[in-house]
Amino acid sequence: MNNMDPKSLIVIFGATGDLAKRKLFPSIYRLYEKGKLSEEFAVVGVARRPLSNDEFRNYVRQSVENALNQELSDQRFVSHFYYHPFDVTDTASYQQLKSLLQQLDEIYHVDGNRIFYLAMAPEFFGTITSRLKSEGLTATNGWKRLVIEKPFGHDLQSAQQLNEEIRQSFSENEIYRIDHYLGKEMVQNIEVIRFSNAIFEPLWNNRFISNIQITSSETLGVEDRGRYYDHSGALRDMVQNHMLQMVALLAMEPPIKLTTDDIRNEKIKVLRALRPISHEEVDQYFVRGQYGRGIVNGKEVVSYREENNVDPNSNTETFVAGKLMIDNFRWAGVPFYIRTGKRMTEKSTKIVVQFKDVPMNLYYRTNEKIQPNLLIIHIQPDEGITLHLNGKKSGEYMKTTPIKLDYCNNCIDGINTPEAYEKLLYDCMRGDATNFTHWDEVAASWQFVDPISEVWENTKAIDFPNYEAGSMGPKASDELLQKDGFHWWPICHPKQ
Ligand SMILES: NC(=O)C1=CN([C@@H]2O[C@H](COP(=O)(O)OP(=O)(O)OC[C@H]3O[C@@H](n4cnc5c(N)ncnc54)[C@H](OP(=O)(O)O)[C@@H]3O)[C@@H](O)[C@H]2O)C=CC1
Ligand SMILES: O=C1O[C@H](COP(=O)(O)O)[C@@H](O)[C@H](O)[C@H]1O
Repeated sequence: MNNMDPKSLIVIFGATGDLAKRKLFPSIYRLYEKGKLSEEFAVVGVARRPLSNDEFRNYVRQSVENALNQELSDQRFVSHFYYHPFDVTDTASYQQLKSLLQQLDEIYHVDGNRIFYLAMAPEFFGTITSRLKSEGLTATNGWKRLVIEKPFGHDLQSAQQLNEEIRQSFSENEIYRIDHYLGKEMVQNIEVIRFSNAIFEPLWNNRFISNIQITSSETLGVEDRGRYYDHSGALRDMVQNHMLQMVALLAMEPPIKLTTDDIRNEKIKVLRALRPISHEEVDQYFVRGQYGRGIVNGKEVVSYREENNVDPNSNTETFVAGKLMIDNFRWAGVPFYIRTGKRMTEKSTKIVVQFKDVPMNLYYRTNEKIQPNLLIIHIQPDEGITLHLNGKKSGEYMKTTPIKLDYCNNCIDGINTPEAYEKLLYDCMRGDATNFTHWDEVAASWQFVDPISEVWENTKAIDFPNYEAGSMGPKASDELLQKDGFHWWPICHPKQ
């Protein structure tokens, strides 16, 4: 299936929206600029507002220039873009789209290959896919693929319903469910760090690891997404997808081969091995928070309940911390702590693997406190790995000092580190679904988070807002680890 010179038509539904502007057009441009796309491709934008092809091309040019902060000198790129305005609920317009695709197929010699990218609100996903089939747009001589954005459902039941709808028109191996964290360079590096280093793989289990911590903190609030977010919250927005995907990559067994199916099968096993949390246990394993007013990056910001399109009495969580247990041989007894939230101290995603102490540390005899070994995987904004070790303090007898081995990925690759969407779009064009989520992963993730959201929806959080904007979340998040004898390792970069 893999093809290093992909050619296809890409139909973007929601082409005038935020995602297309900030992520999709710049990513397509980066691929083109790097020569990963030949001239054999065309992009058709769909949205309601009336634009001519020329207006749309200008819009695409501006979007790319703003996002990449560079001027587009080569006009050939935008000439590949076409616009077809219509309301996706209007059946008749699909026929016109179909004839446009047939014409472009001839012009660009794309052999009937088609990607349908749904960059629109999820309530349209089912309608669009069923129209694509009923109006004959999926009946093509080449391959057809559906790229579908999050959220994939609101809970297991709605996700199942959505899945059944889209499966009427596309088979599982034609569906590319986006989780943009899977396109991040250092998230993809997790497997390489684990499976290509003899010094880590033998230690990667409950005999040597005491706990694993994953933090994904944001400084932004809900911006203009209050309407969506107030019905979602951090658990559905970040935990069900990105956080659980990182847990799966950290915990999975080595795949037999690096094929899509082998990797996905191992991830699914982890998600199925997550210890289910009953309604009664939610408070024991999970903590929720909502930001109040505070200071972020030196500026005063409003509380969540004062944001646009947010209920002034909202019960929605903007922060989640949790303790996950994986009930299998490798991980029995090792807590995986996760936390994510908006309006926190710093924008950062980091994984800290804390190793157990050596069985008898001779240096405990001194009064010096010895640090555990930590492996830190810096996902963003800095990309790299830090290994915390202990060494001898120079000139001192029997004294230790912490030392760090630091590798900075984006110091070396610099601005050439590809953006997540760029990689994922390219993967989709080449037919590589490894870094997209399979339905079984989506289902297992919802099954895990559903009991938690059920409890939170039905019990008013009387202490909300319970963390100040600009902080690291509510006190209960620290207590979650303290009761196990651990603490959150700081997330600021060691260079700071
Ligand atoms: N923005 C982001 O950073 C992220 C977005 N997502 C997901 O991506 C999807 C798109 O998000 P985003 O770009 O922010 O959304 P926007 O609201 O910015 O854009 C929605 C797009 O849909 C079009 N549209 C709306 N209704 C219709 C209709 N009936 N017929 C045809 N077109 C229509 C709008 O154009 P017009 O008004 O002209 O019709 C617009 O182009 C969502 O599922 C979101 O959850 C996921 C992760 C991040
Ligand atoms: O999917 C989402 O992710 C972003 C955070 O992504 P990142 O790449 O900036 O870490 C989050 O802001 C958003 O609420 C959520 O929908």
